[in-house]
Amino acid sequence: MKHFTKFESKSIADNLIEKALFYKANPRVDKALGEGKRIGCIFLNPSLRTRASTQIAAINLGMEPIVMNMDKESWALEMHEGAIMNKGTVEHVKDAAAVLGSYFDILAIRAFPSLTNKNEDLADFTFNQFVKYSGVPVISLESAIRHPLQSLADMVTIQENWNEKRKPKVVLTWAPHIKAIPHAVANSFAEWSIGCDHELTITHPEGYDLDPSFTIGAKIELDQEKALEGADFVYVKNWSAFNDYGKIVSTDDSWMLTEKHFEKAPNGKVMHCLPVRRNVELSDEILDGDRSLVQEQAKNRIYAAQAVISQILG
Ligand SMILES: NCCC[C@H](NC(=O)CCC(=O)O)C(=O)O
Ligand SMILES: NC(=O)OP(=O)(O)O
Repeated sequence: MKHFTKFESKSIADNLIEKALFYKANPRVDKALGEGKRIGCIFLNPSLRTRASTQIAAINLGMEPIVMNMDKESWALEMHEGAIMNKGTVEHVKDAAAVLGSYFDILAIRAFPSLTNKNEDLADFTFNQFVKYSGVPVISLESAIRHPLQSLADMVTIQENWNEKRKPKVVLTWAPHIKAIPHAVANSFAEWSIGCDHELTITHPEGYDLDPSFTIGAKIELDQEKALEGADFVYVKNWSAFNDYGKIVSTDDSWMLTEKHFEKAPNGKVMHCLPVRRNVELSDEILDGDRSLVQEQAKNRIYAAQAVISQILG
């Protein structure tokens, strides 16, 4: 594996899930693997979990992580080819990424979408500038359109909480929010859940269809109550509109998941990548109750990152 940016195949995913579970049981077993190697974690946007878990994963493998918050602590980067840099940007990504590539054995990048330039976001423009110019393996810490480390941790969490022979019934449900939010977590979750052969249903209000290239193989059900019937896992996430790109096209508070949504899914577990807006996306009773897997998901972020870094180190 050179870069880690998306779901590649079921066999690669199964192997990474197995590896993550192995590291969860034996976190320091490969502490010599990364000796003398450095990973640079570059954040163009805020983070709590990804920032901490990726560093812990690297340290567990004997690597030295260095974190840079490019949005605040570094020079403002120019992303566009041929730009005349006489305004706010100070350094071109082709220069900065090449320097970082010479400092680090692996780069890990967080680059959210603009939600205003659909074509650039769909091409994962900013993230791919680092891939193009750094010349080293790059791990996505959440790009404009995907969050694969989150999805890998989510697949690990589902596997740990599922011991029946049949496929789990997984529901990805839209939830209300106060801001326009990226599609990355929802896209990636759909991509990995379908790829890992779950029975996936996606439910959202009209106008919130995801990019269809991520949802082939999922059932789309606009009636949330119907979608939730018999759910084993309910993944809660807000996203902004994809067609009316980056817009909030409706806010229906009844989509906030509460205990009453589980009348026809008594054993349903609830997942969310965090950070979560309590009592907007999900009620306190759910987050603080027995259905919630959110802390397990967050914990598994360490071992997902460790599996990926280990795989890249070889
Ligand atoms: N990395 C996990 C989620 C990051 C981002 N959430 C946010 O921006 C939340 C912001 C807020 O609640 O104000 C998202 O959904 O893609
Ligand atoms: N789930 C997740 O990626 O969290 P952070 O944005 O805090 O890293």
